[in-house]
Amino acid sequence: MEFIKTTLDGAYLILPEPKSDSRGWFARFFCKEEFKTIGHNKEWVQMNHSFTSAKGTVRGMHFQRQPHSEIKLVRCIAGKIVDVIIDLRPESPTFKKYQAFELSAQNKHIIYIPEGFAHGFQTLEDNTELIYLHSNYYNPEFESGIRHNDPAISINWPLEITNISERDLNFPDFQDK
Ligand SMILES: Cc1cn([C@H]2C[C@H](O)[C@@H](COP(=O)(O)OP(=O)(O)O[C@H]3O[C@@H](C)C(=O)[C@@H](O)[C@H]3O)O2)c(=O)[nH]c1=O
Repeated sequence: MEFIKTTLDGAYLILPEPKSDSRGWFARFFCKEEFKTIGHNKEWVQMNHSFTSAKGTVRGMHFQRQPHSEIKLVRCIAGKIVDVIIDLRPESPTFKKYQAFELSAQNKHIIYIPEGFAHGFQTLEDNTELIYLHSNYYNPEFESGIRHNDPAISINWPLEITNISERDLNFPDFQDK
């Protein structure tokens, strides 16, 4: 696997190295030993899978507050998305900056999202599926989010938004706290 630094310290774009033969291909999604090279030493405790039917849908921007913050490893396994991460670490030089990545079933790219980041995505194709590994359990009482159009972040979404949850639409304005 190739680990590529992003503009946000501690977040990585990971390129798997699929081995192809006449049947198809085989690729790693996670390897404890290889991930030591980026300092990852936490256990994954939950694996999630989501399906989004329509192109243009936005989910996000989500994070869990302390003490339930989590690392996420995200891969698109059907369709295509633009994946967005926001650095929410006040002490970071890239606080409130975001970076976007195209993830697709075809390119097999993986995003490693450290604690202290918000995460979301927009589907670029119908019938898109994502898989996630999480270093912490889902804890709805500690769930929080940044609105997709918060002026403090100004995310440039590539498509018109065709679907978004009520919860995601109604996150309050971001305040430095
Ligand atoms: C995230 C999650 C949701 N749920 C439930 C709550 C709700 O009834 C239903 C759908 O939840 P949501 O609306 O939060 O689903 P969704 O908007 O897809 O949430 C996901 O968004 C992306 C951007 C992420 O980064 C993920 O970590 C997760 O927050 O599933 C669980 O039971 N376990 C979980 O881990």
